[in-house]
Formats: sequence, C-alpha cells, structure tokens
Amino acid sequence: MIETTTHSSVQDAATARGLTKTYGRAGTEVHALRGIDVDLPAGRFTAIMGPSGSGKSTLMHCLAGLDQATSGQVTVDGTRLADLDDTALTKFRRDRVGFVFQSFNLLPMLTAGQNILLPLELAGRRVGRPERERHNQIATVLGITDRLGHLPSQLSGGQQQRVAIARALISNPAIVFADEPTGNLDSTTSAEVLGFLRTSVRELGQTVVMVTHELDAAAYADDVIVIADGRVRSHLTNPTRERLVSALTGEALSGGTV
Ligand SMILES: Nc1ncnc2c1ncn2[C@@H]1O[C@H](COP(=O)(O)OP(=O)(O)OP(=O)(O)O)[C@@H](O)[C@H]1O
Repeated sequence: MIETTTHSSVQDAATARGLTKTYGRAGTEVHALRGIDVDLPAGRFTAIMGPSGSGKSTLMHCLAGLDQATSGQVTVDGTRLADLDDTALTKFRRDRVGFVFQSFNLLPMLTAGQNILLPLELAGRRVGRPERERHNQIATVLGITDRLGHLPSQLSGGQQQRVAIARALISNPAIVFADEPTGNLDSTTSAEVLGFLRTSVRELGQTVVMVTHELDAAAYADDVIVIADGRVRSHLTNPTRERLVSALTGEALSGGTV
C-alpha cells in the first residue's frame, strides 16, 4: 500500500523561502533579512552563526512563528505558517515547537519535574502513562532524574538549562529552537548542555536549531548555516573545524566579528 502525506516535505522539519524582514519606516528602515532560503533537515542539529546584527535572531523568530516576515514563506512540520491565524499559530507553536532560552525561563515556584510537564498541562493534555514514560526517558537522557523534586533555585545553571531542554522536548515537538542556550553558562557546563542537545538529536530523534556566537558550540552541530548581513553566506554539512573556521574567517574579513 502506498502511503500519502499532506506534508510538503517529510525530510525537512522547517524551510524558509525568499524570507525578508524589514524593520522601521521608509528612509530609516533596517533590512534584517534580505532573502533567505534554508532547509532545516529533520533529526539533525543545526547551528545558525554569524556576526552580531547579521539577522540570526530575526531568522529564528520568523522560523519559530514568534515574528512575522515581511515577505517570503516559512513552513514548519509541513504547515505554512502564513496559513494560520493568530489563535492557530499560538496552538501550533505550543504543540509543535519547543524553545530553549539563554535565561532558562523556568517558573521559580514549580519543581523541576513540574516545570518539565507544564507545556502538557497548558495544552490541556492529560499526563497519562505514555507522557510519564517520555518524561522519565528524557530525564534519564538529560541526567536529571535525581533533581526532579528540586526548585530551580536549588539547581545549578547547567541543571536548570537541562530542565529547560527537557521541558522543550516533552511535547515531542517537530523542532526545538535554542537561542544562545549556553550564553549564561561557563565553558564546562556549556559543553555538557551542548552534549545533551546533541544527545536529544541522536537518541530521541529530535530536530534542534540553535543560534550561537560560539565556534565551540557550533562544533556540536551536524549542519552550520552562516548568516551575514541578512543573507545565507554558507551552509556547511558535517563541517570540520577547519571548514567552519574558514567560513567564519571569510566573514571576519568582510567586517564582522563572530
Ligand atoms: N525590533 C527591531 N526594530 C528595529 N530593528 C531591529 C529590531 N530587531 C532587530 N533589529 C535590527 O535587525 C538587524 C538584525 O538583528 P538580529 O537581532 O536578528 O541580529 P543577530 O544576528 O541576532 O544579532 P546578535 O548576535 O547581536 O543578537 C540588526 O541591525 C538589528 O539592529
């Protein structure tokens, strides 16, 4: 029997075509994105890199449906975001997209375990046996099973970020967006958190897209998209450190710092 699917692509968790974003009014406008085409393959860890002001956050926000592009098309998990009204978009983000932020954003009065389950409760989903099993699996992969009863204030920064990653993964989203997830962590803890993000891709089949300034962080990714001045400068697959450095050095020569 031949299976059909309504999804535009089963291999890409998200795509952008001809994406532009302009801030401000005529005369003083800022062209943050100047025509971006990207394919973010499912089940891979992609890093978006580039100099400060190159458009990384704007691109991530447009891909995640947190911001609306000026023109162009974003498709996530086979759904064109432009086809959704505000209510449908909010529901879509809640159900199909996970977020990890630099500042963890955990609720201080809830335990780690309660924070992780919160997205399911907000979605009105019953936390039954499959959800508990996924919760346990994620907590085991992230090494936080003995911390689930602790409040965020009783956890280290790295542990808090692992809880935030677990919370992003719990609803089995099509894609997890991580915005500078190691920005508030020391280098040892950063390496651990990046390792866990990569493990969530390898062992849980998750798709992760991370914005980062750091070469060491990007080195954990399967794919690296380098943005400069609102355009894709290069898209490297399984880059060696040398190729990554050379892509970024080209960028530095053109005036940016990474
Ligand atoms: N709300 C806004 N209003 C006006 N201009 C904006 C707004 N948000 C971003 N910009 C501008 O758009 C451009 C791209 O910004 P963006 O934050 O996407 O860059 P970035 O690569 O993420 O930078 P950084 O690494 O410093 O966070 C910059 O010139 C920025 O000043």
